[in-house]
Amino acid sequence: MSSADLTSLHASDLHERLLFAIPKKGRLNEQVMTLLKGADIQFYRKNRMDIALSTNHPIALVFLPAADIPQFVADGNVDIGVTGQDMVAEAGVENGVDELLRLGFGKCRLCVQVPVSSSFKSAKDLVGMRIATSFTGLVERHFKELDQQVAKEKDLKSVENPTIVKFLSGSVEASCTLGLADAIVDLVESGETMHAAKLHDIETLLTTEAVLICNRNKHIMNPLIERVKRRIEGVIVAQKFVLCTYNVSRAKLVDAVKITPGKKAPTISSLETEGWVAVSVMIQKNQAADVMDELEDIGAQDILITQITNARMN
Ligand SMILES: Nc1ncnc2c1ncn2[C@@H]1O[C@H](COP(=O)(O)OP(=O)(O)OP(=O)(O)O)[C@@H](O)[C@H]1O
Ligand SMILES: O=P(O)(O)OC[C@H]1O[C@H](OP(=O)(O)OP(=O)(O)O)[C@H](O)[C@@H]1O
Ligand SMILES: [Mg+2]
Repeated sequence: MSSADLTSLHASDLHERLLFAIPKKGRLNEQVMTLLKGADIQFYRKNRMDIALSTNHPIALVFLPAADIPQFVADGNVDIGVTGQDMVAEAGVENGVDELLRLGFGKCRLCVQVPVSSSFKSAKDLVGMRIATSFTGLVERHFKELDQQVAKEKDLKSVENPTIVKFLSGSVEASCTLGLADAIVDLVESGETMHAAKLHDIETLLTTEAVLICNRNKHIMNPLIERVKRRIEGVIVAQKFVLCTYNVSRAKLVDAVKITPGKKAPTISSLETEGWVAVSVMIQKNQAADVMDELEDIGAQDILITQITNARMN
């Protein structure tokens, strides 16, 4: 199909294609675009179109809000997708989807936050209060339990004032200052937004990162899902690791292997120079400088670090 044909799409164009949901904007979108590029999943997306056909695989990319992706995948309207673990939990569809791969970005915590000036010490102290959040599903479930706990402790059937959960779609941190809520439940990464709003976290409801998810019934039936997963996995490994090669005397090889044990084991080959070997091994990118220092300290020579552009590991 030429790119000109792709400007108008019909339902029949999606037949036989794997439907892959991608967050349509924000931080997850940017990172997923990098993954798709690295995995060589090419596509043509017409301006404002939320469905784009891949030009080199039987895949259609469907651009959706990250919050809606778990439901689409669980219901089988799309086959696979990328979203946050928090979104899967919020949608309450853990039983309808399989987590195929953790993607290593979009890492943060969903926290109960209260004004620094307040006396609230735990989520339980907030029973009966007003809580603003974008995660009403999770928060209502959590506080329903706490309401019941408190009622039980007071020997009551239910608490007099149940906790009130209010939905906000964004900028949740502003709601305490503005008098809309007594506490919030929102995501914390660096803590900058929380501190700027003079809040602090008193409880973590969950930790989350971006994940590749799949409809529970579709995985085994579709070998293309496994191929997409392995390609993306390869890109992630390549982003995290570098290849370290060096020469070292046989006498120091045991020490060298301790410094660079590799994912499985280092590749060791003999050198023409008597008593010396060449070692080739993957190491974590963020540890490369320390590893080079340590190798140099034990007498390793010609230490080289090479970027990996793609990888397949078992
Ligand atoms: N500050 C953050 N740090 C890391 N991951 C985050 C952060 N905020 C959100 N996420 C992750 O990204 C997912 C999508 O968040 P959201 O829908 O708010 O989009 P966004 O990337 O924050 O864009 P925007 O808020 O501008 O619309 C969240 O469910 C969460 O998994
Ligand atoms: O701990 P930090 O590093 O400050 O990150 C946390 C903030 O990031 C997200 O907001 P975002 O920027 O997506 O804006 P939003 O509230 O409009 O979604 C999240 O909702 C927090 O407000
Ligand atoms: Mg956001």
